[in-house]
Amino acid sequence: MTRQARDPDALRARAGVVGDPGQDQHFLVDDRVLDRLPGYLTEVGGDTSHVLEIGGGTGALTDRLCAVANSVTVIERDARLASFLREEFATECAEGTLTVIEGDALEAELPSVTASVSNLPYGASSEIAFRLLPRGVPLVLMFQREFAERMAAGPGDDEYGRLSVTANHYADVELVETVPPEAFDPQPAVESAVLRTAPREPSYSVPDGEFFRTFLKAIFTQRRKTMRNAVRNTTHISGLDDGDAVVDAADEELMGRRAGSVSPAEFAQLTRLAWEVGDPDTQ
Ligand SMILES: C[S@@+](CC[C@H](N)C(=O)[O-])C[C@H]1O[C@@H](n2cnc3c(N)ncnc32)[C@H](O)[C@@H]1O
Repeated sequence: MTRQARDPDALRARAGVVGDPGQDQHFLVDDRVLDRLPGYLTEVGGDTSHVLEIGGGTGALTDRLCAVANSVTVIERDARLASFLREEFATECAEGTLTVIEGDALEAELPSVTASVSNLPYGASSEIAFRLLPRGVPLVLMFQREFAERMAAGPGDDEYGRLSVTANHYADVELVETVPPEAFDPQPAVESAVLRTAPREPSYSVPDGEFFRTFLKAIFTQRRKTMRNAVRNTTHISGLDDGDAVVDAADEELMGRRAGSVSPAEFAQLTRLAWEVGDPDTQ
């Protein structure tokens, strides 16, 4: 017998809640989008042994995940929603195929999972994404569209920046679908988009992860300047004691370009050089 998916409107009615945008509560109500989300994981052979959902809401996505995964863990901050999920999915909870954790995904200890599929709370999406990315599992995550485009951008794209380089450090990132506000209730003010990430080791190494991130942040504050000027003008941010030494030692062609065309591997190489000759504060 084919399993009937729970209706998102009926779920919200049973939960008796109206989403509060102030709490990042925009519930997915479009069945077609809900049905596609787990598919973005399974169509590439993603491991569904244990799937994490951040922000279960009234359970419309939880329901679809339970249909494809051996087990699901949901972290939901709102106590009313966490308790509704336990009631609504009492059978799955009793069988041990669903665990509902009431807590803040920024602070809660994350279980060891094989993947995450989540419609993220947008107010914390960046922090949550960068908690999940280092775990090295495939992710299917809904973000605000503009943020998703920045994460998925490559060198030469208008949206390419610090976020793209940092995300690319952990995974190949692909934008698989844009989603209009009408797919949610209440509707968010902006469009959304779904990203799929495929984890992999970076093709380069950096001497110090924190310095790499600080250096990127510094350089991209001057993205319209040449790399030469960006390195020199941002030592107060990067903490480099000797920006000139970095510029002198670096490849001249690279120094004449702008940050938006510099690949993650080139940034990593320059970071190594800056670490060696620029005398950063952190060393
Ligand atoms: C965009 S809604 C998604 C709800 C549901 N998954 C859906 O697709 O309809 C985000 C959910 O995350 C919850 N939430 C907000 N901030 C959170 C946080 N820091 N940690 C865990 N859950 C959070 C909200 O209460 C809300 O239920």
